Amino acid sequence: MSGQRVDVKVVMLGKEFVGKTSLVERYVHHRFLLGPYQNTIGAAFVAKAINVEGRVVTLGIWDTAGSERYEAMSRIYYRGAKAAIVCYDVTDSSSFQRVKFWVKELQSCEQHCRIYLCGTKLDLLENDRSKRQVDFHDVRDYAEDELFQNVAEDYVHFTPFQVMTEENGVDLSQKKETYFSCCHH
Ligand SMILES: Nc1nc2c(ncn2[C@@H]2O[C@H](COP(=O)(O)OP(=O)(O)OP(=O)(O)O)[C@@H](O)[C@H]2O)c(=O)[nH]1
Repeated sequence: MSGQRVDVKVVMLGKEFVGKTSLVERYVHHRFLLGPYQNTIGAAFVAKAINVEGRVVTLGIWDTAGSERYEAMSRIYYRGAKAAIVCYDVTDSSSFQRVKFWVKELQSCEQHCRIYLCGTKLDLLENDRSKRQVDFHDVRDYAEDELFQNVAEDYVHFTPFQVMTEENGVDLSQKKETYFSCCHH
């Protein structure tokens, strides 16, 4: 791993063969590697500095191996990640099932990690739309359900808010800050 300072740790997750490495290669090195498929072993790291509104932001991207054989290792790589790009292949429905697995896992172990869903291999549909196995609307519905689920879970986990809704009412003599703090969540 390079000694470069990283501002944002990003982890690539998803079933094997969905195209995680290809996506990173394309973004970082502007190339698409032809030739036989080589599965990632463990994980690969690459850093990329980009300019955002005049500010340099260095992304540290961990490209994990999708094979379930390396699942335990992937957990090491998503630890502390600010963003997870969870990929699925639009022509492989099982890869979308795997997305659900990773989303659940991230939600329970890395609550501050933003999750981005990414469908790959759209080019394969260009000549044959029947190859599509993952419907875009299903993905959107899933993402929206997760959003509302998060709202409900925040409600359950957020203690000050629970205090306000206790059946025995709210003690208004309590310090104001307790109630104000819920606005910062
Ligand atoms: N047609 C098409 N093929 C792709 C695309 N992206 C990746 N592939 C091919 O899909 C295969 C798997 O790609 P990888 O990028 O190695 O997949 P991966 O998700 O990193 O796989 P693991 O390392 O095993 O987790 C390779 O043969 C790629 O050439 C794409 O957008 N379109």
